[in-house]
Amino acid sequence: MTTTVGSYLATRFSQVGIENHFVVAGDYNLSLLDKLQEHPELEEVNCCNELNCSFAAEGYARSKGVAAVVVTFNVGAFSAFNGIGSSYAENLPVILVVGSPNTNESIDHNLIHHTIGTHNLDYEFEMAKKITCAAVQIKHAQDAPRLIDYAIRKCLTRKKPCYIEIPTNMATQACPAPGPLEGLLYQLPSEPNTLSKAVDAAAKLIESRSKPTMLAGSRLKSAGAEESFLTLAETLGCAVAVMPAAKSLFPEDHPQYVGVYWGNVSTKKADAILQWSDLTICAGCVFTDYSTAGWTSPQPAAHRLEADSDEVKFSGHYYGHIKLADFLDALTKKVKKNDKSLIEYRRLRPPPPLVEAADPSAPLTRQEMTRQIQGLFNSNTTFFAETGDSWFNGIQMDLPRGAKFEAEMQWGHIGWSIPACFGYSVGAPDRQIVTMVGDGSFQVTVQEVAQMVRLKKPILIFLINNYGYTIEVEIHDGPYNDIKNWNYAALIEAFNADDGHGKGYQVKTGAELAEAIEKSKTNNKGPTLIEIQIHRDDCTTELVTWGQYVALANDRPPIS
Ligand SMILES: C/C(NCc1cnc(C)nc1N)=C(/S)[C@H](O)COP(=O)(O)OP(=O)(O)O
Ligand SMILES: [Mg+2]
Repeated sequence: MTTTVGSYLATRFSQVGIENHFVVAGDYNLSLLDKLQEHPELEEVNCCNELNCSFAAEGYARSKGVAAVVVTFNVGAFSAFNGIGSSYAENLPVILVVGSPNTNESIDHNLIHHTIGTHNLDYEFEMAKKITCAAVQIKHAQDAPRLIDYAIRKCLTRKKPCYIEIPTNMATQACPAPGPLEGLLYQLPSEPNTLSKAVDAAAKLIESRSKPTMLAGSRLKSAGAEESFLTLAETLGCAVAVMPAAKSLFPEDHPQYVGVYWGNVSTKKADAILQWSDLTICAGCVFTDYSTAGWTSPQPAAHRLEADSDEVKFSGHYYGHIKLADFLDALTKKVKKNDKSLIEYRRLRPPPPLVEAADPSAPLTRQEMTRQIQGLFNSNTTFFAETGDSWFNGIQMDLPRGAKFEAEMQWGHIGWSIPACFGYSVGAPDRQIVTMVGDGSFQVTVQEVAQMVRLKKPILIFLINNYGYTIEVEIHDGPYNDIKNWNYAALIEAFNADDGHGKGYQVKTGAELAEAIEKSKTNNKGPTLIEIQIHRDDCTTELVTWGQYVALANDRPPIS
């Protein structure tokens, strides 16, 4: 049985759950795009540029679990590398496929277009190896099955991006047909002896401590361990916090939920109870300068048990090759209830903030804006918070059970949210998507709002126009944080052209915002962009605090 290299790839895309692949055409990938088009269960989604294309795929992977982006050599791939870096940093399985020059070019010793103009055509492949978990070049059709399966298998196992380079004269070449999908999906299970030793030692440690707590990290999602974490938490009965990038991975209406642990910008006094605790079971947590607010949320190493995607470590112990869900499930069978930290938290818990509605005719403030947006959330909402004060606004929001929070806190590329929420909506057409993005970020990737118009995606975008890079202002101000103002709402008319249904509103008061939100509820044939104009310095207090500590961390003198 034979097929072609392009059809082999299309079959594997469909088999692993991809229904839409994100593309920007280029002469090196056109015959490959034709082969992908031929597959009855695959539909291409076009993006305005390869940066947005790779972010759209990253967003699709957040809703569908895996994604593919297809671009052309060098001029396409180099832009896409940014979204691939994000996929790596955010633990998302994105398959980057690049159409590359004809295999004869090197043999003929030709200089060709879309290169840096040398005879070496392998530098892109070398670069890709640094930001993916697997990179392959299909130079012979007979190798295609092995290489494609290898790259996709690694991508799905590690939840990291992979790179597949397919020369323009290779996509239509005959190759063996795909074997059973099981061969591609096969993954090594947890090593049983290591698992049982890790669980015994962990259970003993927990037993030896008087006031344990739990902390959910972003890798809970990529490890598929959210349910296991919830079951362990309910068995222990302790206080449970989440890291900022893990918001919504533990239900916020749960009686054990104590808020977002983000150093001295934590919410609901989560930091107090975790500092009070003598052992925190950290699951899927990534501690960085940003996620610890400039290293201001230290817990003594002896107070942390860290369980990650495939390893567990705590003072004096390390166990590898055990899957997070397996570890949490086995630990649940061993631990006894200990709710001391939850009882103590009920003494520390601050009263919920009372946010009064502002005078509807007064100039809009950040607080009135977030009060109105909070009222929109329901169990079907996915809320995207862009890098910027949107992070801090988002972290303060309360999410009903079922609502999801998406942020790109590890990579932190401004502009990510627009293509990412577009890609996410392609993968999850029934979710209500609300995106909060700053003016600086919006200027980076705004073109993808046009694709939301094209595909009639009813995404609601709150564009916070505070006339510059406010995060940077709070970290370290200077003229470089000022940006040119646009008439953002007017862009929608440009994107609509003669067949679009996008809506754009510019609001300056609470009444105008409320009216625009009401109108958005009836616009289900395209995006609604609400440009909110607030004072440049009207930001969260958390941003001011966080900015100072991050600036201190950045400014540490070189260690001599
Ligand atoms: C410039 C930069 N970060 C540096 C940066 C620069 N370039 C890329 C691609 N990513 C980055 N994070 C950041 S956070 C701006 O404050 C974002 O401005 P904006 O979107 O307007 O949000 P705020 O006003 O709330 O800060
Ligand atoms: Mg701004």
